[in-house]
Amino acid sequence: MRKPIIAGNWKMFKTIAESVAFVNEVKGKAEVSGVESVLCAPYTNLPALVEAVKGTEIKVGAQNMHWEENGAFTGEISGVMLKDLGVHYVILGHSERRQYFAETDETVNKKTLAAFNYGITPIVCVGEKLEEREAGQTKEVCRVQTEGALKGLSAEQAAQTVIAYEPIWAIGTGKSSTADDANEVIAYIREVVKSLYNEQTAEALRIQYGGSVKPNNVSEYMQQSDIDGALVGGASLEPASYIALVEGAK
Ligand SMILES: O=C(CO)COP(=O)(O)O
Repeated sequence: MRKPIIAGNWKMFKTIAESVAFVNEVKGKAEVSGVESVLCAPYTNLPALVEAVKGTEIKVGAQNMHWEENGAFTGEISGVMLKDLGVHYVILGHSERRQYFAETDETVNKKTLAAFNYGITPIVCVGEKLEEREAGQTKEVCRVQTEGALKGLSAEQAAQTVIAYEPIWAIGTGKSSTADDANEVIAYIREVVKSLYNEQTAEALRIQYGGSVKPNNVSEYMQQSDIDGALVGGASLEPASYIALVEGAK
């Protein structure tokens, strides 16, 4: 049985004080038995967030990391630094990073491999652009990105990885994929994992849907056979909305 996982991707939003106030509001509420709840915040907020979630079931994630442990990489943050902070998750290969910061399948793969060196669980994002969807390339794009990200991972590591299927045209647009469409692509991604590893690994790995998930549509996704949670941007920023998302994942 795969444990559902709701992860808020705060992107470049919130100060330290706002992050702590958020946790104080959702404490005890965005904690639903059987659902994993993760807040992925800007680097600057991570120490305060880790402190704020102590004694709760809420976990903290970063939104990126470098693959090297240290070195001359001005402006970068490594896995050892995130581990040092007590961070449990890291989002890798988000489409905004692929688009604006030149992330490639190769760098996503290096980062995914590196995350396991520090006991950090990667949430690897895959998903097609609108023109790729219209050209009927959705599954092919997701296959290439999934294979690229998982290259060199052991079956055990792959089973622990979280994949987030985020069709780019659905991010921040209010145009979400239908639950049936999202489930079909996600079931296909699971088939890809099966063909790379085995059935057991594919059945263990969790795959989220992301793209305009809101409190009023989250349960539709969660009812699908292969969708194990959601990676949520805009609707994760308000405490009441975040609580509703976690409750909707039951
Ligand atoms: O990019 C996303 C999460 O990583 C999705 O963002 P929205 O939920 O705002 O569409």
